Amino acid sequence: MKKIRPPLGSKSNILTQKKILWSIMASIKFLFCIFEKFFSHQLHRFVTKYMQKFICFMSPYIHITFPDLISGRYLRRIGVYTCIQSYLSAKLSERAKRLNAEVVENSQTPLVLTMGDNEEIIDKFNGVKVWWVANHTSQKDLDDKSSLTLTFHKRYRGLITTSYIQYVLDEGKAIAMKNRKLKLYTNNPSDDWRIYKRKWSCITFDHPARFETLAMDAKKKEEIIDDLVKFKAGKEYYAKVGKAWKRGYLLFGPPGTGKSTMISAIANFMNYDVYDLELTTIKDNNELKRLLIATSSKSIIVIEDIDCSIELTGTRKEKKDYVHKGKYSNIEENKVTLSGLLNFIDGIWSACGGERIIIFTTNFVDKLDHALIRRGRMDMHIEMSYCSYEAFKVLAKNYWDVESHDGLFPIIEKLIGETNITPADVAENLMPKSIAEDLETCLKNLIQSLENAKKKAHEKAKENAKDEDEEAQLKEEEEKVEAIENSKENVKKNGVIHEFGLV
Ligand SMILES: Nc1ncnc2c1ncn2[C@@H]1O[C@H](COP(=O)(O)OP(=O)(O)OP(=O)(O)O)[C@@H](O)[C@H]1O
Ligand SMILES: [Mg+2]
Repeated sequence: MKKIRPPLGSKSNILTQKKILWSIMASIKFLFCIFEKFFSHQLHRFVTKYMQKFICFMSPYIHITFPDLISGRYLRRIGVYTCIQSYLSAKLSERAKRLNAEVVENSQTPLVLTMGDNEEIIDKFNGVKVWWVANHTSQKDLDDKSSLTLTFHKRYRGLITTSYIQYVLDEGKAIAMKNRKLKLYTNNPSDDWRIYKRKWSCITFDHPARFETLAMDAKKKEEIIDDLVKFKAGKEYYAKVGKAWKRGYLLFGPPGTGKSTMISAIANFMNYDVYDLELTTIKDNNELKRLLIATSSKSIIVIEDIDCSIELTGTRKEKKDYVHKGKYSNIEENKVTLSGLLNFIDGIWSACGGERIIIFTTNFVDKLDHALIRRGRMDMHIEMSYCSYEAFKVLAKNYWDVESHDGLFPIIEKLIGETNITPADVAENLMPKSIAEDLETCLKNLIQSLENAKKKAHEKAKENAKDEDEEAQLKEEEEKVEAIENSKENVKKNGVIHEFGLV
């Protein structure tokens, strides 16, 4: 009797196919177990090696693995792995189905989605298809290891290894930079470097200052913004003229005029980290170099109150009775010198990494050594001055969202032109001290402060004038006394000559 075969794709046929597949797999597994059990370790390694070689030879695909090197001590830098992860995360929302969710503290998007284990993403570059796979291995007694593998056809080796990978890194870095929160670094004393294994301590930099809220002359503000924009886009230009990609700003002016606020506004505008360098805790120029080398690119290095932080003569002095590890010794105090600081600003050290802004602030610009602030070192000198009417209007908009007040603004305009008041004082008056205080009360408080400041300035001027008068009078009297003394002396001398003449 003729055996009737079940039609292809019928239920019984699929069942038979499955059975065959299972038996083949079971046989392979069995053979592999025997191979592992009865053959020596060397032979096992030998076969695996040549199997892999054979697969590589037969396969037309190339695999590149990018391991996660940034865990632990590399965490603060945006590494290759993070860049690629950021690039892929941006593509994830449309393509991947298995994702890992991470709550990242220092990111503007607190929930960051990354590829799940063995998840594959297909990307296209100039019409060429590539595959990305996320790998994660956790070994006993060892750290977890993550990596990303890129697979592509060997025909496109040149295109992928040069253009595509660079494109992914650039895009990923831009995304990572945009998403991250800025950091504020402060230098640790060198005695702690070995203990904490870190030269800089950092916290999240979350200052709300923006150029829009900064009270200063609008034209000056525009100039600074233009300068920063030009600097940011100047990579090729700096390379062309053979100059390190850095720019120095000197902010000077009386206390409370917004120098520190300006630094925060620059950091937010440029999206740069801030390194607040405390020179007084640095022992010598060598330490200064090491600290600066440890700063990253796209950062602002700030030295506040430069006139107080460094001995601008550049000389070293002997310090006696210096307490060192409980003993008194007579050692040389190797403070940071002016020449050390100039060396850093000028090039070699600051050129490591590029894209850096250096900002010095001071209340007393005249005290600074000219060499320190000459153009080329401090490229732009920005004077932060007392509050003008224009600056007051910015503050009024910030604090009360008003642009005019018929009765009180004109009075303030007149008074502000006649006296010196810092933006910090104006801001303090504009800030309501209780919920009962309204705009009018704050403006009246400000008028009162302005009148007080005017009165004080007037009294001071009068006192100065009085002092000057008294001084002039005193000088006149001293001159008179001196003249009398001189004439007496002359008489005496002449008399003596006369006596000699007589002899
Ligand atoms: N130009 C300004 N625009 C907006 N706010 C300002 C300005 N100047 C001062 N302020 C306000 O005053 C406060 C103190 O200002 P800031 O610390 O920037 O002054 P500073 O010039 O750095 O003073 P110092 O020389 O004492 O360090 C700021 O927190 C800010 O609220
Ligand atoms: Mg300050």
